Amino acid sequence: MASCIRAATDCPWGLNQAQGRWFSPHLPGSLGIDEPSDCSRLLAEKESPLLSYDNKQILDLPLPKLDKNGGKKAYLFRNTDGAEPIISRYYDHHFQPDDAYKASLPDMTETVDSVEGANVAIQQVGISGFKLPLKFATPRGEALTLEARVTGTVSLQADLKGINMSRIIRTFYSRKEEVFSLDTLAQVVQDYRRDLDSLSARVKVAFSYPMLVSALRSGLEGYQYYSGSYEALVEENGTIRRFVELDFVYSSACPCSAELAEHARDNRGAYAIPHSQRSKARIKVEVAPDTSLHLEDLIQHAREALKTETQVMVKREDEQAFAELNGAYVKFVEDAARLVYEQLIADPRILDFQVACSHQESLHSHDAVSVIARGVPGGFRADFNDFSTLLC
Ligand SMILES: Nc1nc2c(ncn2[C@@H]2O[C@H](COP(=O)(O)OP(=O)(O)OP(=O)(O)O)[C@@H](O)[C@H]2O)c(=O)[nH]1
Repeated sequence: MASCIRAATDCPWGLNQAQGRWFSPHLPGSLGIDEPSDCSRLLAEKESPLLSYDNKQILDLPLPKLDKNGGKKAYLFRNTDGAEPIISRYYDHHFQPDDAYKASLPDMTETVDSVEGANVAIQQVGISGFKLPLKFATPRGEALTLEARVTGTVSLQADLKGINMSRIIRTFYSRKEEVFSLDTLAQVVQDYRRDLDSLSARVKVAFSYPMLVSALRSGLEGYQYYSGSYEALVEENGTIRRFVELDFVYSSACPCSAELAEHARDNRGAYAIPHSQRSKARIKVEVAPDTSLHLEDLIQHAREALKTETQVMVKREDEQAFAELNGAYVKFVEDAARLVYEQLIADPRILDFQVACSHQESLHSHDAVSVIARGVPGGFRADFNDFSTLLC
């Protein structure tokens, strides 16, 4: 091995001419690095406590001579005096860890007495918001590739520092080629429990689901996108629960305002426009065991209940139709909640539900809101208060 152009006592790096790569005795097992443009950079590396295995030798090394700035150190960059950084930085593009090397890596999940804070169990820990394209099943047996936003969590017992977090995403990816439905998620949570050795697990996949919808009278068609999610969890006793959630956007015309407008016209000949506004219902349901429910089923319930979904394609005949439709189906926010309730309660596939509605009033600078739950013991409660997420 040829030595560096500097004196061998200064520089431990040597060039292996056969391989054309530089090696250091301080980095045994390394595959070496490309030829450096500046040998002094490697000298600094020798002094680095981050890179060297030989701490004693590091302590014996003199610090770079700094005189112009009072001996102030620069750790990562050459300073104004031209002194080399204390720590050298380089990325070895050729290094490939073998199995023995990987086995030697520290693993926080194997540590003891490392828990910070109260040594108690954690109900949910995991990853939120990782994205990937997934194929979603449609009720017509097609597969629709959509952007999926995934949150996966598991429980963690006391005494354990942390979960094997990367397994949340890796386990999910093992099913990435499957056509997803709610039942796929029921399998994912069981995978999580097995792969992360946890007592309980849950996963939620949020997506935006397109459906071609027809205009009211012109016959034009356009895509309506529905924000929705599928969610599954497995409890400690092995019970699996499955949920579907939908955000449904509709128009709400105020019945009180409609009455007052007619009164003005009738009594004083005054033309008046009742207020109406874009509104959103967030419908979350728990699906009964051994049944299946698609997001399209919830969309159908919402359309049936509320009638006045916002439109995609609108020509004048459609706009007139929409005005008539809103006149036919005026609704308070209380009406909206009860109308959806009426639909959901009649579907035997739906075990439990919660509905939160927000009418973003054009009469007020604030919103009218309502929340209703079926009232199943131990099930959903009407404790929704995240109304700002209902803005549309
Ligand atoms: N538990 C935990 N891990 C975190 C957190 N933030 C980042 N991670 C990283 O997630 C990685 C752990 O994933 P693991 O699944 O244990 O990775 P691994 O040990 O290489 O792989 P396997 O043992 O095969 O699962 C580590 O690099 C952690 O630093 C955190 O807040 N908690």
